[in-house]
Amino acid sequence: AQSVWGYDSDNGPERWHENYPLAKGDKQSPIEINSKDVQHDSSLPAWHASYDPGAAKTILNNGRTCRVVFDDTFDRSVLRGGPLTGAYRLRQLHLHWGSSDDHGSEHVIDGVKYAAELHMVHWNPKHGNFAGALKQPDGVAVVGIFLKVGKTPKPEMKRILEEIDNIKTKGKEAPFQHFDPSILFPKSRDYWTYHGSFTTPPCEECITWILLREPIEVSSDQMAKLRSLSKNGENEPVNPLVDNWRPPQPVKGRIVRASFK
Ligand SMILES: O=C1NC(=O)[C@@H](c2ccccc2)S1
Ligand SMILES: [Zn+2]
Repeated sequence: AQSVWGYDSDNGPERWHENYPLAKGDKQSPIEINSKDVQHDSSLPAWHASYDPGAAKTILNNGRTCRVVFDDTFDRSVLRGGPLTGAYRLRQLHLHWGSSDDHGSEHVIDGVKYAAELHMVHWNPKHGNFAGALKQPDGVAVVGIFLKVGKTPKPEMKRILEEIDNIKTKGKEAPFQHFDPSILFPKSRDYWTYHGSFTTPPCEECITWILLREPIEVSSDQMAKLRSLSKNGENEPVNPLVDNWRPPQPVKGRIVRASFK
């Protein structure tokens, strides 16, 4: 049997379709966004996040990413507006990053690969639960924020990166409370939106993507911190958790809309 999916040569994105046929679908993510092909939609409303800091629960290393988990048992932290109908519940946030500062994001913007991409995953409670939402085209909404290495790192990222030392190896989890992830948003609310999929197996095509145009800044040291996470458990050899990104997939005629000119 093929090993569990991952990002290595024997179980990486080029082979996911062997166990997850949706990976070869027509609405896969991420994609490359070229500004010349984007349609400005002046009717696109602003999006709004109203998050309860008390909903934050834990931070964990699942061997594939660093993830912060929130209480999504009721409409406690929600995302509304933009291309969405109704309130979507914040379930978790996580990141994708590279082995060096010049790549790591999943979406690529006018040929630019950012050092990392942060995903805030929300689901539509009209579908009962997250598993049910995965089966619906309007089931999930992900806000993507690009991380760029620069000289004035955003202090709000520190909280997540300070916890890294407590979750170095796969399976490690630590309490992560009193955290409002909206502090991570950049100043501008400008965004691109399109319909796509999970960027990991099972690659369900249930995601309304809301990608923020303005990246947030992190330091090279902070990126090195993220790269100090291990894919393996504490009694196994260190296997640096890096390059956990899926490359851009075929756009297949999809329209990417921009909320800005
Ligand atoms: O945007 C995405 N990034 C990921 O890693 C995928 C995912 C996987 C599991 C849970 C939530 C989202 S979908
Ligand atoms: Zn993701």
